[in-house]
Parts: sequence; structure tokens; C-alpha cells
Amino acid sequence: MSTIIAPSILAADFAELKKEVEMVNRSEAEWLHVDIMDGMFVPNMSFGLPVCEAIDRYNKKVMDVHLMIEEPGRYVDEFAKRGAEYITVHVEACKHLHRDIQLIKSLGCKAGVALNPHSSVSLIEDVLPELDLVLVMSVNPGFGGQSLIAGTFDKIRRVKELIKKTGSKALIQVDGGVKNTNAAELVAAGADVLVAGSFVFSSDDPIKTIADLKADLA
Ligand SMILES: O=C(CO)[C@@H](O)[C@H](O)COP(=O)(O)O
Repeated sequence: MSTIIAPSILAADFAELKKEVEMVNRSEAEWLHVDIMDGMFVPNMSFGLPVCEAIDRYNKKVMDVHLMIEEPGRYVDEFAKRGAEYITVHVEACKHLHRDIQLIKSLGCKAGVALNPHSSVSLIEDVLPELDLVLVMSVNPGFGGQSLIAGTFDKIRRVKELIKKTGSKALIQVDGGVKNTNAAELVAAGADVLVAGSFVFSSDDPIKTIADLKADLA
């Protein structure tokens, strides 16, 4: 399977949201990553349901919703109604992680769990067979434009080993500080999906940036 590229709309120009979503539609990216932040679980707020609905009106890619919110189970059905195909929650944000995963799947969505840089890989061991995606945060969540934390490569390898051991079919996604200079090494470590925000949206030609990244990884 070739590496999936998921541009993070957090880095887009929100005043030009329709144009930015249509740019991703024309690109070789397979997914569109949508970051939801509540100012509680993470020290920043992004946007919520109405904006997600607006994105869904134009988006033609797989909508991958990353919930950086406390008790995300309260909102997963609302995001499912607004086009989310993958819904990812954070281990530390859920009181009942297994129940939230079941809820996501009962809505017909694919379920992901995110590990913060400090979160032990062992935290997902018991739910791994239920998961479609493990999101390895390569920065502390809350902001775009940060540098990838070096320990990420080893963490991806440990998640990969656990996936093999448990027979899980989960994809490994990496999010934060992803660029052309680290993408190949992330994939070599075991990443299946690369989220890229500022690297894509701050470039002069985002469509070419995505195409070049795909070509580098082919
Ligand atoms: O979830 C997050 C940040 O919390 C990410 O999705 C960022 O949006 C990635 O941005 P870059 O590091 O690629 O600029």
C-alpha cells in the first residue's frame, strides 16, 4: 500500500476555506485531516461542527477527523453526520476509551486512537484489535508549525510491533512536523498515513508539494 497523505486543514487560510478544500481535491492527497480543538484538552481552539459541515460540502477526499477534545464521545455522532469517515480520539481524553471506540464504529466510521508524545504505547494494547488507526503524535497537540520530536521514529516502530503481535489491522498515522526531510524515515519506521499541515499549505505550490512528497515515497 502506498503512503497516504493527509493535508491538515488547520494550516489552511480559513478566509479561503472553500478554495483550500478544492485545492486538496485536485491534489494527489487521499485524505483531508480535520483538527478539532476545545481549548481544554489542548491549549488552543480551532473550529467546530459548522465549519466541519462547510468543509464536508466541498471535500471529495476521505475526511479524517482528529478530536483533541475532552470526553469526545459527546460529539462523535455529530461529526459522523458531518462527513467524518475516520474519527480519532485521545487516550487521555476518554473516561471509557473502549466504549468511545465502539460508539464510533456503531456510527459506521473507522475508529482511531491518538497517543501524545508522553503516552505509553501500552495504553492502546487492549483496544488495538478494535482499531482502524493509531495516531502517533509527533508534536504536542494544539498547534501547527512545530518540529517533529525525535523519539517519534522509535515509537512508530514499537506501535508497529504491537500491531503485528495483536494481529490488528490498524494503520499508523503520524501528525506534526512532517516534511519531505523526514517523511521517508517515518515510512521506513512503519507509518502508513502522513499528516502534513504547514509543509503543504505554506508552500508556494501545495499541489506540487503533495505530488513531490508522493513521488519521493513511491
Ligand atoms: O494536530 C495537529 C496539531 O495539534 C496537527 O494536525 C497539525 O495541524 C500539524 O501541523 P504541522 O505540524 O504539519 O504544521
